[in-house]
Amino acid sequence: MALFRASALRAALNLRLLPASLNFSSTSLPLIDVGPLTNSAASVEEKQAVGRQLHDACLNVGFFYAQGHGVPSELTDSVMVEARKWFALPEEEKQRIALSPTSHYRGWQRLGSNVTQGKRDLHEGIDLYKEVDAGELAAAGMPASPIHGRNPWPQTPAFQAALRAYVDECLGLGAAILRGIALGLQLPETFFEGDMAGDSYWVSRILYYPSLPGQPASSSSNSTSSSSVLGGAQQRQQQQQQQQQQQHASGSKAGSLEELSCGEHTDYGLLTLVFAEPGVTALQVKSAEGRWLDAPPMPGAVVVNIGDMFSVLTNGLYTPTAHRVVNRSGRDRVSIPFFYETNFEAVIEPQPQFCVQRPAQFEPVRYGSHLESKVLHNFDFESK
Ligand SMILES: O=C(O)CCC(=O)C(=O)O
Ligand SMILES: [Fe+2]
Repeated sequence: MALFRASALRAALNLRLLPASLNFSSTSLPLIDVGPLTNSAASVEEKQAVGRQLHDACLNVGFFYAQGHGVPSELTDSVMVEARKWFALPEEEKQRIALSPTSHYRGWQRLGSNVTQGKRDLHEGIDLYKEVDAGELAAAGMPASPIHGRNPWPQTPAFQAALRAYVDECLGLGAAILRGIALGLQLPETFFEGDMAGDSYWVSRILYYPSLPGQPASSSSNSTSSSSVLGGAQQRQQQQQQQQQQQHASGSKAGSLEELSCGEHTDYGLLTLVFAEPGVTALQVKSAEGRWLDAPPMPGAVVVNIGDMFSVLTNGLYTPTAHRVVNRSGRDRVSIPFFYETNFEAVIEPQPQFCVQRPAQFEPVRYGSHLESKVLHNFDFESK
């Protein structure tokens, strides 16, 4: 979508290029200790220091690992253990919470019913959103939306309880990281509170990815990307070899894999927190040169990335980075991305401090309309 193709815009505007310390084309994702943001005893200076690291990461990469995040590993483990049990239930059971227009696009989506760029994604999942009482909303004179409603929570009590606790933890962490990003942008620390994102229209996805057919499991075979320790020529050679192997395995043209676990996309809102089971590398992040870099799960850290709304807010200074999921590990994988978004009714527009040297490059966008334009076209309900 042209509105969010901001990397070309960034280049055209000759915005600050990568500092040597954070050259995304040759290193892995930055690692940031966000502990001071959730610690009430931390000093302003400590928080500002984290803000500066967040600024570098958002400016240059759009992705980072956050450690010191404070979300208990027992909780994320139990959500993923319960998720595995739930996905193993018979289809009739899963069907009871199926996603459809009448469920307000919330609930279970079978394998292959999620579509990205016209292709079926090889995952099944459960989508949950902030719950909204349509009656209360109407009484308050607020507009209706096909997405508004209650969640069809998974039936299993232990799963449901873990998920509710997980959502609460992620809301706290997301708000804390946004305070740090605000500091890094030299905005008031509370910028993302109130009408902006004080009542986040969050999304929690519980995803199950079977391994894709074709490529056998090996340390680097599940990616067209390069290991961060390789030099450029070696990287290109390895990339070509991998493309040829994939072409052979899938019978497809180079660069156009028949099936992906989740196709290339950017996220819709503000901030995504990706907790995933250890041991399977599947998430890939697109570098400035168009290479796919692996973002393997890191013990004690969560992968964080910025979404479309940051482009608009910062007038193209921060741009969301394309990513995809390719699970060719030979093992299945569970991930539980949490999306900390703005308020549904928030109108997002370039902030004046980012429009001093260049006029606003984006029209104001009501977040809920952006979300609807995406979600209502994401599913193929005919898939079997
Ligand atoms: O499963 C993952 O690692 C990431 C999934 C993702 O990018 C998404 O749901 O937007
Ligand atoms: Fe994503």
